[in-house]
Amino acid sequence: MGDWLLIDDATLAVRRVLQRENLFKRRAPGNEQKTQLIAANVDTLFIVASCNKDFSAARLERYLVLAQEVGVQPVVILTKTDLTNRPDIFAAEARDLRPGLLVEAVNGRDSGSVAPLAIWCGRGQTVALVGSSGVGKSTLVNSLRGSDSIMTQAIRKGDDTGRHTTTVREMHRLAGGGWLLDTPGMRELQLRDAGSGIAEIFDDFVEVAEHCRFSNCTHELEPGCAVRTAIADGRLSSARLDRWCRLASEEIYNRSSLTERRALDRIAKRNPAKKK
Ligand SMILES: Nc1nc2c(ncn2[C@@H]2O[C@H](COP(=O)(O)OP(=O)(O)OP(=O)(O)O)[C@@H](O)[C@H]2O)c(=O)[nH]1
Ligand SMILES: [Zn+2]
Repeated sequence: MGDWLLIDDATLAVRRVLQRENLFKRRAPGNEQKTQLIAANVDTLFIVASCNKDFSAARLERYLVLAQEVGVQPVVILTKTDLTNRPDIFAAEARDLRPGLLVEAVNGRDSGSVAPLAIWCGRGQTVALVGSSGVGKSTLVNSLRGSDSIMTQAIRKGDDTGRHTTTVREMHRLAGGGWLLDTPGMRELQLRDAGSGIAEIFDDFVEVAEHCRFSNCTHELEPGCAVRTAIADGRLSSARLDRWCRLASEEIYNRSSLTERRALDRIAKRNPAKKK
């Protein structure tokens, strides 16, 4: 979904599929080897989160890694500003994740409030939405389209894992000429082959870690660990160190073969207290 086609004016035949600018893909469910293509040619990724207890900086950061990996401009959209007195606190926490990160706080149900998002939805622009269930993605789509054509919540039905998810897969044309892509596949995206995205999003850690005495330093107990020194000095945050280590070890796990994974699982079972 999302490919651009060159079409013959007269016959409407497809002449050519234009080269893809970028591509979201994931491991096909239940199949180790197969890759499933989700969306192509996305210009902007709306990372949607809500201003309530579901807000999680760690989750936002995962989506930032994904955007970096795919090469798409991320914009964090914080919804449900009407349910809090302090949307600025949520916005500040999101902005802290990355210098220059674009963050917009909106009441998704109010088309006036979401109007500023139209600048990313102009002619020929494709925006994809990601974010956990219930944060207000369908509501945003409706408000941006200026209609109520997608029923929020009413269209949910149990899938075979027993979880409730939106099951329509859609691409919405906007009045300004842009496209909004809201697909269940995008919503469940797992990070895959995300090594370079992680290194970019945590470039401050990568830089400091180069000064650790040991090149394979785990930044836990080793002497001469520059990362721990930077945390003690207040230059780096220990919460982000935890998140970096977790993403990095997930990446190693995802890349490993089935046999290697079984060995890693056995180690994890033996050391349940150790998160990494
Ligand atoms: N008060 C308030 N409620 C909102 C806002 N945005 C969404 N909601 C409500 O939150 C609930 C979930 O919204 P949805 O748009 O269905 O969420 P979703 O992200 O599409 O959820 P999934 O389809 O499960 O992925 C609905 O009851 C919406 O009316 C908002 O900005 N303010
Ligand atoms: Zn170290």
